[in-house]
Amino acid sequence: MHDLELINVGKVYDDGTVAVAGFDLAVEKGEFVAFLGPSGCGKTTTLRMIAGFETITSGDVVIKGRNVSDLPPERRPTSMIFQNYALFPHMNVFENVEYGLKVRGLAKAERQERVGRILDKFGLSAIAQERADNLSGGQRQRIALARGLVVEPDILLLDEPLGALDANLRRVIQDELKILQRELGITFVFVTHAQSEALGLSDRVVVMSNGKVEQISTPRELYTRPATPFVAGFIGANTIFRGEASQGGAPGRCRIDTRFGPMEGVGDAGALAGRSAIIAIPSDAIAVHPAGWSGSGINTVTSTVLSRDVVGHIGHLSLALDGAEPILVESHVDRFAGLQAGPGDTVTITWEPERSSVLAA
Ligand SMILES: Nc1ncnc2c1ncn2[C@@H]1O[C@H](COP(=O)(O)OP(=O)(O)OP(=O)(O)O)[C@@H](O)[C@H]1O
Repeated sequence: MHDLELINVGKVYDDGTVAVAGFDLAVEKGEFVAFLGPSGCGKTTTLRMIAGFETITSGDVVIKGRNVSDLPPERRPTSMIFQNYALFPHMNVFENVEYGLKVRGLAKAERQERVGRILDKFGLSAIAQERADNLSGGQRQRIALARGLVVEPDILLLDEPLGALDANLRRVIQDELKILQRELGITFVFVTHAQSEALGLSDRVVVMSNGKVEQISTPRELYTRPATPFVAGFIGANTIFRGEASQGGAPGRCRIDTRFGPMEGVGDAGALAGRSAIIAIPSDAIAVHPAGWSGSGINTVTSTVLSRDVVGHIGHLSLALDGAEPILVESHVDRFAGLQAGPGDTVTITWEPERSSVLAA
């Protein structure tokens, strides 16, 4: 049985805005899943529907095999951590953490025992009597987590929980979150528009755009096998060429005719042939050869170096193509160590067909 299932879930707000449509997802117990997408794509609405803060207009939310679509938030085995933490400023830390237990009607002795235990765990016991509005961002974040976890939810829902923290603290708390999640073994569903956070923290990522699921995959697969043009443009740094797909590539590959010549990548030629398509090539799959390079074959494009620089251990190469967007190649600096080319020089790029994907455009 899955911990969480969303079955064809949709949300149309009263003003007619279609915020989410046809959302299907099944989450295993103990999985860390991130919803990732640009602002307004429906991430928060979906999370709020799982929590019960927003009604759903179609489909079902099922938790541990039970349909909870019509239950209020306090009767669902979920807790939600809000973006701004939503702590009660006039209450002290203890009272803030105790709140969810009160709402659920637990007796005082049990409340005190549970709150005491979780404050200890989060290193908050010494400030239990302080008012929440006197505390730092990191402390407030920990209180919000303690408050969410004290009710012992099956699923913790986190809405951009690190958005208000500075970069260093963010990294520290990211690590803490991951360790905590492993230790507790509970399911985390996390909303973020920060790619590095989603890809670094989660077991699987749900990429959304315009209220729809584009792809549900492991972080690695999003990089190596984007399933849609949106994902190819949104995740990582893919170079994209447009053209028309055709039969004629090797088995399991799809050929695409572009204005820079024929190319081949992984794709279903039978389904795509004759249609507009793109080929997406992850930046680190591209090899750059100097002028005079004598190799040839499929997936070979000649271009001119626009610029070349190094940031830390990552080398960046920007290449101009006739009448097309520049290509950006990013890779470990060692990979370009032997390349003598500088701005204005001609280079040839190549890539293995297996490392690129042909997708319907
Ligand atoms: N209460 C509401 N009434 C009407 N439309 C709403 C309401 N809340 C959100 N929306 C709209 O629903 C769509 C999805 O919004 P949602 O907040 O879920 O997106 P999001 O991906 O979480 O964005 P962000 O990252 O900016 O929070 C947007 O078009 C938004 O304007």
